[in-house]
Amino acid sequence: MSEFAQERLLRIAVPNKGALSTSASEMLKESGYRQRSDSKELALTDVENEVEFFYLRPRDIALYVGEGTLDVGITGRDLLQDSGAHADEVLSLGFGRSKFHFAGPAGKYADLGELEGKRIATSYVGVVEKWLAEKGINASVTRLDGAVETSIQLGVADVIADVVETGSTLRAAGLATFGEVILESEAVLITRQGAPLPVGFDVFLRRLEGVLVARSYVMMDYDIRVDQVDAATKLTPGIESPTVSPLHREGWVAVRAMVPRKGSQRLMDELYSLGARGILLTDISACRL
Ligand SMILES: Nc1ncnc2c1ncn2[C@@H]1O[C@H](COP(=O)(O)OP(=O)(O)OP(=O)(O)O)[C@@H](O)[C@H]1O
Ligand SMILES: O=P(O)(O)OC[C@H]1O[C@H](OP(=O)(O)OP(=O)(O)O)[C@H](O)[C@@H]1O
Ligand SMILES: [Mg+2]
Repeated sequence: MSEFAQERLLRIAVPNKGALSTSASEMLKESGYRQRSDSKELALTDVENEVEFFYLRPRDIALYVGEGTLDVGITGRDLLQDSGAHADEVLSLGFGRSKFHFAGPAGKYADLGELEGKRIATSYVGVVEKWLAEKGINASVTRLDGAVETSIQLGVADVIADVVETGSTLRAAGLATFGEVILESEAVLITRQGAPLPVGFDVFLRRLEGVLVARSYVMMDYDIRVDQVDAATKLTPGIESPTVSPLHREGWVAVRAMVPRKGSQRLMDELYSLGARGILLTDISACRL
């Protein structure tokens, strides 16, 4: 590798463990990048694609990117906001979804106004203190590293604030959420605030966007009579415009368009009712729009 090429490697932070790690690596693999085969590897250089991956704690990733040590990172929106790092979200990645809630002993609290004067335990002190300040609520906040649910039982806190996905951890601890959702989170791509986008970032972004499109769209093909083609293509307008090709059979055309995966079965039913036949759905494995 030339010295010039080495300088141009895009440095990307990837969660090394926890709820985001596997999905992040899978998405990068689907985008055509090499990923580590051993979870003990700390970094990996993909020379062919001119990128270098650093496997870091998801909580630390926003700091590295905010400081400019690394160019790009994948982390959770909640972790980014909690860190106070100077990094911006550039793309939502659609995995690692969670909701951030206050919770207490089931049935004890109903309203977030009741937080006044309470002791709150959380791993997300930044998010909680910012929210309390915005609402003008005074409460004491204690930082715990994890297993915050147990802190109430142990008498360290009255209330917790934590990530809830299925809610099973809360239920097992006899706790329940109360009040509105404080923050909806998912994995996000982040870059340094106020800095020019790093060299090579456009290609990286386009690849990830391609995976998101390939995951959420399918390719639909069908044959239909010419007199119904306007009605049918209204149902399948595609991204730019559907491809309509002549068929050997007189009075019929073939139509091809990308359609959202969600609702695609119902769409097939509607097309069938319009007289479409030979309706096919195919997965898209990669895409650049
Ligand atoms: N069920 C879940 N549990 C925890 N975090 C989740 C869950 N689902 C999604 N997430 C997201 O994953 C990120 C937290 O990741 P992770 O679990 O690795 O952090 P952590 O709890 O601080 O680390 P660890 O549990 O390894 O000490 C957050 O963005 C969070 O919203
Ligand atoms: O709603 P659920 O599906 O039960 O998921 C939420 C739980 O998962 C996370 O804990 P994690 O497993 O990361 O352990 P930790 O508390 O030690 O971080 C989070 O802190 C909650 O405790
Ligand atoms: Mg955790």
